[in-house]
Amino acid sequence: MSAQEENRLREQISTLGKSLFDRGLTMGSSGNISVRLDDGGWLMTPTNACLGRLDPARISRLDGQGQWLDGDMPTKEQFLHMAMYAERPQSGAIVHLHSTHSVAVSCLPGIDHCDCIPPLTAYYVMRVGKLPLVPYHVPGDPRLGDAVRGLAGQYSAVLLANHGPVVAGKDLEAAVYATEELEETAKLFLLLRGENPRALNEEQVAELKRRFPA
Ligand SMILES: O=C(O)[C@@H](O)C(=O)COP(=O)(O)O
Ligand SMILES: [Zn+2]
Repeated sequence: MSAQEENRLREQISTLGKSLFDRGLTMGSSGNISVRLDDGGWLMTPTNACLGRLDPARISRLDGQGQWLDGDMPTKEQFLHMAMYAERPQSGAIVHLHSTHSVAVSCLPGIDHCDCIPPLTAYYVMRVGKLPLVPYHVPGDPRLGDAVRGLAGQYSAVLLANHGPVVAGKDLEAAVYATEELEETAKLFLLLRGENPRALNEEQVAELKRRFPA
């Protein structure tokens, strides 16, 4: 990858990180973002960094084995991101946020652990699809990576119990769009709780999958 392309990705992580932070989609120093490099390594946001104030030059760079090469120390969730990439060769970027409505759903009793949010809208089905719940572990626990490894081959997004969403996309823009759609649909789901909303049926979901494959 050329230095120019790597710099473009560093700028994009910083710009989209700020956009997410400025719109209240993650708070404080929560959340992390990674992008796959074509040498097999990654750019990852540093641990304890605020997504709203990232310095492109200080973003962490890791090699294909996950060794930290330069930049600030990487996110404590590097193993979670790496586990997801290992199962998803088609994914070029991952976003993890503490977006409020998605976190709220991750704390609810009685949700379907295989698919936490019903297919309320077409766009949600197109961008996110099914959303399994990953059992709770302390942030940064390598067991989060193990838990995600069993799911990420089939699902582009997972919801960490009492924590937040982790969403993969073909590139960073796609991962950000999917994360935003997940948050909006989590909000709808909470708004509609108790109203017995009409979700899309299996046939409608299948048609969307056919016409808009991931
Ligand atoms: O919830 C956590 O602690 C992490 O998952 C997180 O969101 C921020 O951790 P760092 O990326 O290590 O700052
Ligand atoms: Zn987190």
